[in-house]
Amino acid sequence: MSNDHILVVDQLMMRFGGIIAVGGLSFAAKHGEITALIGPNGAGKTTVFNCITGFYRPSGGELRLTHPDGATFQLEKLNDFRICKIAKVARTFQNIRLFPGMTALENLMVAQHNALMRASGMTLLGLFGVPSWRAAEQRAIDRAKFWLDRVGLVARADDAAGNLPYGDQRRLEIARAMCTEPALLCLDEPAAGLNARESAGLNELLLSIRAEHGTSVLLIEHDMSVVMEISDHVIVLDHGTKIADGTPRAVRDDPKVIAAYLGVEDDEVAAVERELGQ
Ligand SMILES: Nc1ncnc2c1ncn2[C@@H]1O[C@H](COP(=O)(O)OP(=O)(O)OP(=O)(O)O)[C@@H](O)[C@H]1O
Repeated sequence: MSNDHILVVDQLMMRFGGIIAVGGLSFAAKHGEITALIGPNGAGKTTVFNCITGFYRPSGGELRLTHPDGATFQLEKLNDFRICKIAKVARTFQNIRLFPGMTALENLMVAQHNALMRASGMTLLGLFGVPSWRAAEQRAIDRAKFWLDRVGLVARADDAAGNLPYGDQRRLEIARAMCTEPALLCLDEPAAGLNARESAGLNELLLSIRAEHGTSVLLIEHDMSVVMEISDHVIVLDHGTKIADGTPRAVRDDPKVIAAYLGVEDDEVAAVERELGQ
């Protein structure tokens, strides 16, 4: 695999007792692209995310992350805190995990805690007097304002996150992740529960994150209108293994993928492939 790749997953294995949730999965995601991880319920998508972001320690395999400047991180050897802070991987969750009692702005400021603590020199005195702290605090405020504006929530900045409409909370989660300036943004079903207008807005937001910030995105999504419209590359999982890997169009037309989604048996897939001459 070349330096074009931000993430190389090599023979990833995750077992829970006797259950093999991910069984020897290999794929690569390129810098500056939107890579989608799709598959039927229980295929292992969230487990892959949990391994990449350090929520689970993989049972085997390698997860190599390479920043655009060439710095490389073996994620399988790091804990979640270091994966977020040093490897610069940010994520959102299937179920929204904002701080509901904090305002939208406060949620974005909390996300920048690491950078602010670094600027304080990790001392109480630093918090009160050091110019680097004040400069970092201003940068954090500016970044929070930028992302509130970008997701259309400036007018709701002082509202409790938990009181925002569902679609706004989803966008606020993405803004919060972007405030950490991630090299890799992992989004777990960001379109879940959104209506068609909100889904279109999400597509526009993710495309602009890719175009304007060059952020690499790894996306788990069931909404095929989102996957087909914005992904550069799609990987399809079924029962913890990869069954297809290619452009959105190629995987959409792949009989194995159609069969996995429809729950068709392997011999029926072989019959369809014979018919299609594949
Ligand atoms: N902590 C765990 N303990 C035991 N089994 C687990 C655990 N996490 C996931 N699994 C199992 O691993 C398999 C893959 O689950 P996973 O949640 O990764 O699938 P998914 O593709 O994300 O599904 P969905 O689309 O429904 O979210 C499932 O059989 C699931 O029950």
